[in-house]
Formats: sequence, C-alpha cells, structure tokens
Amino acid sequence: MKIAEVIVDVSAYPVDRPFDYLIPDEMEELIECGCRVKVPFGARNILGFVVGIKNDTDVPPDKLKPVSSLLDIEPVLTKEMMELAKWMKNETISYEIDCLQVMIPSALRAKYEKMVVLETDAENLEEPLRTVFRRTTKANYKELEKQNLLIPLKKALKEKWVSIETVVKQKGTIKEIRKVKISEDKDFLQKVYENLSNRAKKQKQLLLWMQQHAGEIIEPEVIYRKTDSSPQVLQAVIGHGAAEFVMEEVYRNPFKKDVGKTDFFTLTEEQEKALQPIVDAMDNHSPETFLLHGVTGSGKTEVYLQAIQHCIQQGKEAIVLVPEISLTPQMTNRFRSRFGELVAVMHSGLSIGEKFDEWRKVHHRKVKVVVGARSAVFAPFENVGLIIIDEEHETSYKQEDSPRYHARDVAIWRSKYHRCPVILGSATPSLESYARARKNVYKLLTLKERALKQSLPSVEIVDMRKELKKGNRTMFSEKLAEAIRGRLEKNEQIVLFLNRRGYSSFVLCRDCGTVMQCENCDISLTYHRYNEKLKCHYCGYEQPVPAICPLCGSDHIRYFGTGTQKVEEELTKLFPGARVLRMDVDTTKRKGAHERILEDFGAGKADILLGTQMIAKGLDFPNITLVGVLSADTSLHLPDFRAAERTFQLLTQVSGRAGRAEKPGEVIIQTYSPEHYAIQFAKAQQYEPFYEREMLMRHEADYPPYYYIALVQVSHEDLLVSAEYAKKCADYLRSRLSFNASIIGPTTAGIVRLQNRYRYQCLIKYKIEPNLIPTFLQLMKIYRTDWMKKGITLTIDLNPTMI
Ligand SMILES: Nc1ncnc2c1ncn2[C@@H]1O[C@H](COP(=O)(O)OP(=O)(O)OP(=O)(O)O)[C@@H](O)[C@H]1O
Ligand SMILES: [Zn+2]
Ligand SMILES: [Zn+2]
Repeated sequence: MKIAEVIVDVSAYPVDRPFDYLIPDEMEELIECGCRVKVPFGARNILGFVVGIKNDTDVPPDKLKPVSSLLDIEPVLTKEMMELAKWMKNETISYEIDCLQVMIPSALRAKYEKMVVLETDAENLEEPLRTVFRRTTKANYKELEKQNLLIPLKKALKEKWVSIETVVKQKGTIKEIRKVKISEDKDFLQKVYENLSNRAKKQKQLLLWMQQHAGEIIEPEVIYRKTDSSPQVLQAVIGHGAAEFVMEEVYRNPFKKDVGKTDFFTLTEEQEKALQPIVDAMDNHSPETFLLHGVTGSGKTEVYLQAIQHCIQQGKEAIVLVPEISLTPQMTNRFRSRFGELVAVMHSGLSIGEKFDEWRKVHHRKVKVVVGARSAVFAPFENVGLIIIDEEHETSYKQEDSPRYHARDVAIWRSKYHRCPVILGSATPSLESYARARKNVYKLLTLKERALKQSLPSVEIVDMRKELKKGNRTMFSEKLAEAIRGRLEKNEQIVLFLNRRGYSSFVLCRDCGTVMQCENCDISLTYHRYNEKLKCHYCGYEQPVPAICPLCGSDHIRYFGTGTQKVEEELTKLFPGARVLRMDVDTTKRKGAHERILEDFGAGKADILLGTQMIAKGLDFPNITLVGVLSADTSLHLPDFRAAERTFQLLTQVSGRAGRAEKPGEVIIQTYSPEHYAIQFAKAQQYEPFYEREMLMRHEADYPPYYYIALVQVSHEDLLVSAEYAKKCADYLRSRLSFNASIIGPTTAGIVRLQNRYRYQCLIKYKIEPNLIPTFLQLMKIYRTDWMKKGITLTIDLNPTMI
C-alpha cells in the first residue's frame, strides 16, 4: 500500500497539515512528490500537492480515500521547494498551500492543454507508443491518458524520447482592449450616410465624423465623447458595416528581438575588488550574503555579469532579481547580450503563456540564468550558484498578500540550501541591510566612484516658497525653467520627476470644500483626465466627474490635476517646441507601452521624459544631462516611519540618471522643505551621513532596524465588531508575549474604511521574541476555527513595508 501525503487547496481549514490519501495501483508508478493531484475533500474534489509518499498511515482503512486523479506526470515542484514552503509558511504565517501555489507559474493555475511531442524517431519508441507516434508527432495527453498509456509515457519522458508541451488556453493577464476600426472606404461611409433616413440624426452625425477619421482605430469612449453619441448609436452604425470592433493588437514580444553580443568590460580597480570576494565565496561554496553598495552609475551590473560568468563556468545557475518597474529591455538586454540563449526572462508584461515558456526553460534546464521580478526567486533550478537582488531597497520585493514573503529572505534561505552566495546591490541600501552589513552579518562591498570616473551630477535645491513669494505660480522655478531651456537648445535630454507618492489629483468643491470620495473607501477619488473620470485606486470604483457638487449643489468644481497630465500641459505651454514623453500609470497600462516609451526616449525621439516613480531607476541613457525633481517633499510627510528613507532613496536614484556618460549632469530639486535632512543629504549624494542620521531617529522611536515590527490587522463590515476583535487580538498577544515586546493598539488603520470594511490594527515591536511565531500561529488557528465564520478578516504581516 502506498500513501500520498497531500497539501490540499483549502484556505479555510484550521489545521495546516498534509492529509493522507491512498495511491491507487494504476497510479503507483506515476505519482511522485511535487506532482499535483485531485483528491476528495468533504463533498468536493479539490487540488493538492503531493509532498510525501509513505507505506503506511494512521488513518483507519475505512476512512482512507484514494487519490482521484493525477495532474502532472512530471513533478512541478522540486524537493527544495517543498522544504522551502514548510519554512515559509511559519515565517510568513500563511497556509502551506499558498506558499506552494506562489512557487509555480500562474499558467499551471489557468486552463491549458497538454500535448506530447515526439523528440526522436518513432521507431525508437517501444510499443504501444510506437504505433501512436507513427501516425503523428504530437499527441494529446488526455487521449493517451484515456488509452491508459501514462506508464509507458512516463518512461519515454525519462528517456527524453518525448516531451510535454503545454498550450495555455486562457489569454490570461493580457488586457485586450476593444476598439472601433472605422472603414477605410470613404465612399462607402458616404453611401451609408445617404441611405440613412433623416430621422436617424445621431447616426448621421456620427457617420459624418467617421468620414473624417476613415481607417482609424479608436477607443469607443473617445468616439462617444467626441461625437456626443451613445453605445446604441455606435452599435447601429457598426451594424451598417461602417465600422467594426477590433481587439487591441498584441504588441510584439520585446524579447524576441536580436540583441547582439556585448563583451565583458575590463573591470575598474574598485569593481575588481568587489568581485573577488564573491568569486571566492562561489569557489568555497560559502553561503555568504554580500551587500554591494555602489553609487549610481558605478557599474554594479558589470559586477553582476562577471559574477554570473564565473557561476556558469562552474556549471551552475544564477538567479537575478530586479524590481518589476526596471525590468525593461534595456536592463534585460544587458544580460541577454552577454549570455544569449542561456537567459530566461520573467516579468508581468509577458502573457501567462509566455511566462510559462520561460519557466519551462528553467524547469528543463535549457537556460542558466533567469532575470525576473520578485517571484523569479522561486526559479526551479537545482544547482544554484549565485543569487543577485538588484535595487535591494525596493519595497516591491515584499509580497503584499499572503504569503507575505520577502524575496531577500527566500534568496538567503536558498543560498544556504545550495551553499552559494547572495549579492544585494543598491546605491541606496535599505537601513536594515546596511545595519546588517555594519554588523558583519552581510559582507559590505563598496563602489565609491562611477565606472568611467565621471563625477556625480551637481545637485541644486530650489526653495519653492521663495518662488511663490516672487510671484511665480507655475510648477517650474525660474532656475529649472532656465535649465530646461538651455538643454532644449543644446539638444540634450531632460528627465522630469514628479514625486507622486501619497499625493494625487483630486476634485474639490470650492464653495463647501467637499472632496469627492469613494463610496466604499475613506479615500478621495483620483481624477483621470483622459476619460474624465474619478477613480478609486484601492477598489477600482469609478464615476464621471460631477458637474455640480453633490453636497451643496455649487458648480464651482475645481480639479487639482497636479499629476503628470497637468505638468505636461504646463510644459507644452512654457516650451511649445519641446517633445515630451509622459510615463505614468495611465500611459503604461498597455502591454509593451512602458518599453516603447523608454525605447523612443533612448532613440532621441523626445526631449523630455516626464514621469513618476517609474522613471527613478535603472535608466542608463548617455544624453540625459538634466534631472528636475518637481516636488521633492510629497513623500516626506506621509505617516510612515520610512518616509525620510524613501524620499532620500528616490531623490538619489533619480539624480543618478543624469550625466552617466561624457557630458556632465545637473540636478535641480524643487521643494517646500529645503532644510529637511533627507533632502540635504540627497543633495550631497552621501549615503553614510544619511544613514547615521536616520538611524538616530529610528533609535529614538524604537523602530527598525533596532526593533522588528509586525502588524496584525482585523477588518469587518461593522465598525464595532472590527474594534471588538482587534481588542481580542491585542489582549491575546499581551497575554502570550514577553514584556520585551510592546503591543501598540488596537488603533484604526491608516485608511479606516476600505472596500466597505472597517480596519483596526495592532503594531508589535520586538527584538528577540521566541514565542512570537507560535503565538501568531495560535492566533491564526483561533481565527480560522472561529472568527472567520463571523466575517472577520485577520492578517498578520511580519516586517511590513508600510505601516
Ligand atoms: N568596467 C567598465 N568599463 C567601462 N564601462 C563600464 C564599466 N562598468 C560599467 N560601465 C558602464 O558604466 C555605466 C553604468 O554602469 P551600471 O549601469 O552598471 O551602473 P549601476 O551601478 O548599475 O547604476 P545604477 O545604480 O545607477 O543603475 C554603464 O553604461 C556601463 O556600461
Ligand atoms: Zn459643495
Ligand atoms: Zn474605493
């Protein structure tokens, strides 16, 4: 008798442990650890992962149920991943199933079809497969399963006579936008127009307009707006054949392009010195963590590339993590142009199917290097020699929902498993990492100079309060405006950065002061110019901009569109000839848009790149000689203890985009708080003094890195219920944790009401608290057995990125 231990896909069960299932005889040779199965659970058949196989069980025979079906003939998880999940579930207080799910590509969670592809001459196969593949080189897996051919198939797979190809059916995350393609045939449009009766006034009006736009592909919303027509009218006109609906064309895959080949640079002395200890650690199989602190443009990437080269020479594999936002072709091409076909790239811009293709290259050892965002840390390599996390200070390395893991922690866990080094790289390391480096927990490697000894750009601070006093009401100080003008004349490029964190455009009634709020959340709605709508960034609620104030009926509605759109308008007014590219959430929604904007800017098709956080990192364009920061302090006054750190990081990163080649760079930072230390140190571009200063602040307030923090959050539709259970949490924690841990709260969360749920939280600060994880697990158990039924949601976030 063979028994499978299965982690089942139920996230509401109080106990998080494997369940035993009988393996039916016909599956005995097929099931392995790491395969997914379907098993009966209660009245349902649900998904599960086989995490162990054994010969006996305590479950009485009459209770023991058999596995219903097998989903993977090849395991999708390695032994390492299953071990990692066990560690992760405690570390992040989450279900093991969630940890396992996050490790596999989303394609495996979508609908797909499996095909078995012949990889050899059919005559080399054994019967009965030979007969099958004499007729075809591709057979449907389901068919073979029906014919009971899985056992010979498994053998053929092991011999690599066949392989399995998965065709994802669902288009997945690619957003397809429905647009209207107007007929190119003007005469035809005219004919349709003439054939319409005069009573169809709206249709006629629309057709007249269409004649002016023959052949164009336009979003329906734009048509409604421009022609004052309704969906019904458009539908009618389409019915006459004057236009048709088309789906947004899929953009070419930016990674299919040939990237050419680049050579290794001769390292500078500093780079050489940084690389050596990493190479030594690889040679000695030593799981050390290095913090590579190098100023912007110091050539950290070159150090990574040469370290990877060494790793490949050792016959091992490398994982490179970069923040999603800087996972641009510019970045990935640096890896692809060095290592060619040995590189797989994983990021959210790819469709589910494309992502899955990349994952399979890793799974089948077709590549040696994977470059990807956070989840690439789970790349199923089995012989990892190096893990790199670029821009390690980035908050996107922490997953915001369950499992709330930090890629850095996972990387370090894996480095111990594989006995290989980790490199954390940044020009502005997180305080936590730098503090660890100071204590020799991480090994500090420093690059103080830029790669070609270019000087860092000169930084100037402009006090915007004085501008206002001078009577300048624009967003551009005289200084910045002048500098922009100068660059435009010299044909040099400009980056303008709008710090939009915690700050957005909103709509307000000038008579009564009402700010338009979301119906479901305690958040003001954000104004979107392009479709004249107000939108909630938290829950997606959308409404048209009201013509009159819903509260007092006044029509004095004012738009505080101080976002990128407004800046763009002002820019074009001030500098009519300037070519501006805007990069923000609106202009980068579509697949490939982000890449295209950068590509165009790199190719010199624009003078000014205007953007938000998205443009702060990773850009390496030689012709940028001016960086302007329009509003340095918007991120400074957020109620988050990391506000100063984030501001410093942003300003330093964005300043670093200037003067990276021969031409010297200049940075102008506009601010209303020029005296703030985060801004002053960003001006000096000195990390260490900032670090010292900020550490003092953290020390005084008992914040990380001196203390760890954890956030326990409770939410419920009813405010009082939420408050009551938050208090229960706090009481429970107080009764179980030591006096060294301080429990603050319960207090209301930063945003009290979100998606119609009221939120309370407790903040826990602790140093060494052996009882913490067991207490949290216990609290979770109480929640899952009892509170959940009452509609409570409880989340526990260890080391939250925002509080
Ligand atoms: N040894 C070298 N010799 C010549 N050029 C180099 C060398 N190392 C790096 N460079 C060049 O210097 C520039 C900056 O390097 P890179 O982009 O790797 O810096 P970085 O430290 O990653 O910067 P940032 O943190 O600002 O993104 C690049 O254009 C790179 O090609
Ligand atoms: Zn009003
Ligand atoms: Zn909302």
